[in-house]
Amino acid sequence: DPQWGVLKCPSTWHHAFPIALEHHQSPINITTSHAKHDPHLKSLTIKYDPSTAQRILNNGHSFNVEFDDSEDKSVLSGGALHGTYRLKQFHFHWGSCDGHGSEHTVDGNKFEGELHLVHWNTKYRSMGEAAKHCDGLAVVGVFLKVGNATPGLEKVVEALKLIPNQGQEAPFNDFDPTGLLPNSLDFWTYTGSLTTPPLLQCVIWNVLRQPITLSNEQLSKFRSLYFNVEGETPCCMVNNYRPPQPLHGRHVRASFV
Ligand SMILES: NS(=O)(=O)c1ccc(C(=O)NCC(F)(F)F)cc1
Ligand SMILES: [Zn+2]
Repeated sequence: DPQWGVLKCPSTWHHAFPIALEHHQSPINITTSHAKHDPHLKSLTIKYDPSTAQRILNNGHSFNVEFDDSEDKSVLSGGALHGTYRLKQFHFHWGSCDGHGSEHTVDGNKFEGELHLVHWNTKYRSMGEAAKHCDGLAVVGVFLKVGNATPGLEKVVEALKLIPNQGQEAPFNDFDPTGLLPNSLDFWTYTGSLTTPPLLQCVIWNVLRQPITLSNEQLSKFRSLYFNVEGETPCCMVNNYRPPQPLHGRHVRASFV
């Protein structure tokens, strides 16, 4: 496929971002037999306030639903986390067709996509500041499988028609991301990085074991977005995922037996 800038090619990122070759990179393949249950892990505590939802934006590599993070209203705690993490945005990664699209894999298995709910540690002043520290961000990853539609996603999917091209945004209010979570909050946790440049090693990952399901219609609306700005040669926004990176001796812990 056309070389849509270096950003489209994860295998070239190390030229501009040497951290891509360091030892705490994400995503990873989760080998379930190696993920040890840690009885000391708490449950994840997730409290989202729908009034903090602000806007939806096509940023040219995914679309972000962004939140007002000026107060402790939509917050994550528990799991392997110390302190409180504020929801800043969520976004997705997905494939051009079924069978691939997720960033993390489980025993080598890929899912159709992956939701990332991005939170930052309130011991730091802001997301940008938090991204400079190894405990700065906490991302909850949720696998997407094709199947029945997730009703809680409908409002997001409908808003995509307003932001087909890079740089387009629309107001997005009164939305509860809890509707995007599976029934079980069982998770795997490990220390890693942002999966897109600048690839900062600042993320405590919490990957949920149970996927949510999207209908073919919902997935096809994701795949109807474009990487390019309006007027440029159209390039469908698909396969916006980084493949798994070497574990380099890191241990993945499971919250469940
Ligand atoms: N795909 S991911 O790992 O959830 C992911 C989450 C957040 C960011 C992000 O905010 N980059 C901007 C920053 F923080 F200033 F560097 C990038 C990737
Ligand atoms: Zn992501």
